[in-house]
Amino acid sequence: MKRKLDQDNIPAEVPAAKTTADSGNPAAEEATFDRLGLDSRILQALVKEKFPKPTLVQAKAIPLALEGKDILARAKTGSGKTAAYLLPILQSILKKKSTVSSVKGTSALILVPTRELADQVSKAVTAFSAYCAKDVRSVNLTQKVSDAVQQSLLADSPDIVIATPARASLNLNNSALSLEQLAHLVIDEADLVLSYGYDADLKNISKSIPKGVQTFLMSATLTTEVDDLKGLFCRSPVTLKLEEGESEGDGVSQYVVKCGEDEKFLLAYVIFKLKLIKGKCIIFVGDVDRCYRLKLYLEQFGMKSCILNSELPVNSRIHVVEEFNKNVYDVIIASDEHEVVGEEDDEESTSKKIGSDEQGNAAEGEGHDNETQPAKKKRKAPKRDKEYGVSRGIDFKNVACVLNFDLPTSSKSYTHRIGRTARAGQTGMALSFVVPKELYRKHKPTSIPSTEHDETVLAKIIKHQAKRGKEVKPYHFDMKQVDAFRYRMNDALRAVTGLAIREARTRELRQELLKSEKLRRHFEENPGDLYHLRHDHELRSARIQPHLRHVPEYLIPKEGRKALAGSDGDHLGFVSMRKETDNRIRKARMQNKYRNKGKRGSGGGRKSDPLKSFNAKGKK
Ligand SMILES: Nc1ncnc2c1ncn2[C@@H]1O[C@H](COP(=O)(O)OP(=O)(O)OP(=O)(O)O)[C@@H](O)[C@H]1O
Repeated sequence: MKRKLDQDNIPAEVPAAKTTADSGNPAAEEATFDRLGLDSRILQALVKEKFPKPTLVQAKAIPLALEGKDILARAKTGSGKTAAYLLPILQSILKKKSTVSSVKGTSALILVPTRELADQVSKAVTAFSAYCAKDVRSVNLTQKVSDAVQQSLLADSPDIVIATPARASLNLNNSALSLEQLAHLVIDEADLVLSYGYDADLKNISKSIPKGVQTFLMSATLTTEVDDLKGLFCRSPVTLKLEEGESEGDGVSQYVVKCGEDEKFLLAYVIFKLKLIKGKCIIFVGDVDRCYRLKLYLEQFGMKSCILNSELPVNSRIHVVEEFNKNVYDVIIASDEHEVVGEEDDEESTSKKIGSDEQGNAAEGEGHDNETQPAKKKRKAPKRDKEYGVSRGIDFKNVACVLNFDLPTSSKSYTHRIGRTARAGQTGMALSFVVPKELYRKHKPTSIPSTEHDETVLAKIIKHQAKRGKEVKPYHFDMKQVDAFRYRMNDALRAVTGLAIREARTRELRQELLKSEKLRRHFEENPGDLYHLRHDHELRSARIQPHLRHVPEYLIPKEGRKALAGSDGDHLGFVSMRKETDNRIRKARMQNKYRNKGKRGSGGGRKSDPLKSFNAKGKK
């Protein structure tokens, strides 16, 4: 279908300059929430949330939304699109309630592709309506409660309903959800929602939307999917196309490293063990097994990480994100299982789900497939949640680096993944491992369902980033320096057998299921016990090799940071391997240690090197 997301769709009364062309308008940039004419209770909540002024997309969208216009907004990831639609909706609900005495009925339906996102939007509604909670009631239909409980919540006519299209459609079909009073419809992550297989649900919902409902389509990329949704739900929306360079905090530095499959593990070891990344990091891998392989591998070196994948119970997933945002964990390994085939701004973009054969059953009986299809024969394969997704829309806070350990298979997925860093005006870095064509066939993990090799995908990524004025730069590790760590990598990888991965996966799933809602409630009441809820414990299914936990002195490249991180390492989020002061202290310690023994420097150090004195039985 031909894409048509341009100014020709803008209603006559809104001058074109107000949409795409005036994104740099200083007046808009100087906007304050006060000037937007929002209710004082909302303003109070914004102060509490420490939102000093509207972001660009908020400054643009809120006034138009308050005029009742349909909005199609494309703005970069992390630019504040949630408040851009929530604030005018809350304003409208409060206004209605102040004029009509007993308003009953659902005013706003917010559709999101994943449960994680539904939880996040639900929390945002609670935060923004903190000072008018009695006037604004909302329900998140993706929460794990029985159908009867859900129906009773809906029977109370909440003002705002947040759901995946599947949950909304199901509740419409069984008449639990009524949209008769609907005034606002939001499709968040509009560029992704179809890729989750919600086509039929969205068509079903569209039949129940009353005429004149205000629609918001919020998106980070422009695709034919957005166009399809526009055709289905909008009258003549105002299109806000806020380009990367025009929005504030234009800050992801993007780098690629060409390396073989084994070298990915080698570089990951060097980067994390030598603490070359300053701050929190999200590592994306292609599938669930890869999550465990990498976690077990890092564990070999005593490095902790958490896992996110579609097999884990939704509460555990949400909890991991919450704890990560509270800086409890530094590294998350996330499998990106809902990759979307097709590229940004690509007319041939299709909305297929990669690996969908493995994801036929939604976990926990809540996905739409389970509800509409007869129960299939029990399979041994673990159940996965169709409504899982962490590379899209999730507001991970203060992420310094996104590491694409496995490159995504489309430029669209790439945009969403790197959007987990540099959010809300911050800066961050994205580093992607790219396996060159000649090495790809040899090393490609069979579990990664990619039809294209990394370099083809990279070419598309570079092209699409260039369209936004962004450069994806090559990053050169000095492989000679890194090579010294290769035998340790091999040692560690040998211990991470297929069996160890399977065991770890089963055990993790069992443990996370145990930590489900009841336990979580308990821990909320007893925060002291929270330690037991940690998600970054060691899996310990691989053979333990104590010597790998320490990095012997002689392995540290002499040239320090420059050798590995390059001269501009600091601004990338890379830090020096040893601080200057550390070096001085260590040198002094070494000198003291060997002063009386007639030994000095690294020669003497070898004696205490745990690797050299390693006993096959391990430490007693
Ligand atoms: N006006 C503001 N001032 C300060 N922080 C803000 C403001 N608006 C939003 N934020 C913060 O910015 C972060 C990103 O916001 P949000 O999740 O709405 O972005 P988004 O554009 O929807 O991203 P994505 O496309 O990835 O879904 C959140 O942590 C949010 O609290």
